[in-house]
Amino acid sequence: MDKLNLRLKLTRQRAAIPEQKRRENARRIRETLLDQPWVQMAGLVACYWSIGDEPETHGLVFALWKHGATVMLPVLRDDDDLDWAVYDGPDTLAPGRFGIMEPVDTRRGVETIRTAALVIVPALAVDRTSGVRLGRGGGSYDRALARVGPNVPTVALLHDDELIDGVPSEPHDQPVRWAVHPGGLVNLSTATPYR
Ligand SMILES: Nc1nc2c(c(=O)[nH]1)N(C=O)[C@@H](CNc1ccc(C(=O)N[C@@H](CCC(=O)O)C(=O)O)cc1)CN2
Ligand SMILES: Nc1ncnc2c1ncn2[C@@H]1O[C@H](COP(=O)(O)OP(=O)(O)OP(=O)(O)O)[C@@H](O)[C@H]1O
Repeated sequence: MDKLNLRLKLTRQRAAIPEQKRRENARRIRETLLDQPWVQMAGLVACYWSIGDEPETHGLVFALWKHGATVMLPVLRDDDDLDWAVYDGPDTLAPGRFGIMEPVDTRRGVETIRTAALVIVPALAVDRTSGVRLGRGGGSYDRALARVGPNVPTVALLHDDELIDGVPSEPHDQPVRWAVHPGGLVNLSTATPYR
């Protein structure tokens, strides 16, 4: 299936998830991540502020911040590249492009993602073998992830049935090293199959 049709299918699948299941998914994903020593030890975390049907990250961002991590969130630039600004509590966000909440803090520049110890990204789906992720199609995260060093964990958050086979891959696609779904954490750099 091509990227466009796959996006359509996954978007519909997401829209059908009942509210209670969404809340449960967010809780499981948050707890799975917060249980990992490499998450607990990350001083600077790049995350995202979820919108719509995405796995919800508001509780995760708040928990990371409460535990003392510095959490950066993306600020979408006019050229669709991602700038970064620091989250400093629920009252420090304001709507940006597409109405996504962004920190009102100073923009730190597109290169700031290089300094993150942990990078958490949105995805519609991830290929269970290659780690290739399907995004919204703006190429924003392809650009951002290309700046992340080889030893930094990059993690995509997914609902059930979004770790799939056959995500179409193009040369610019940046694979992620981990996926977290309601069933747990999957290491994609060792290509451990999830069952
Ligand atoms: N939560 C979140 N933040 C993110 C992203 C994301 O995918 N999710 N991005 C990932 O790159 C960047 C923003 N890029 C985006 C590009 C398009 C749309 C989008 O859905 N546009 C719809 C209208 C919005 C809606 O769903 O209501 C549209 O164009 O029709 C959203 C974000 C940075 N921040
Ligand atoms: N490094 C880059 N610089 C400029 N444009 C890029 C870069 N990488 C990818 N793009 C462009 O972004 C567009 C979208 O790519 P693609 O469909 O793979 O998005 P995606 O990975 O699903 O989305 P996203 O990265 O925003 O989550 C493509 O047209 C591609 O040419």
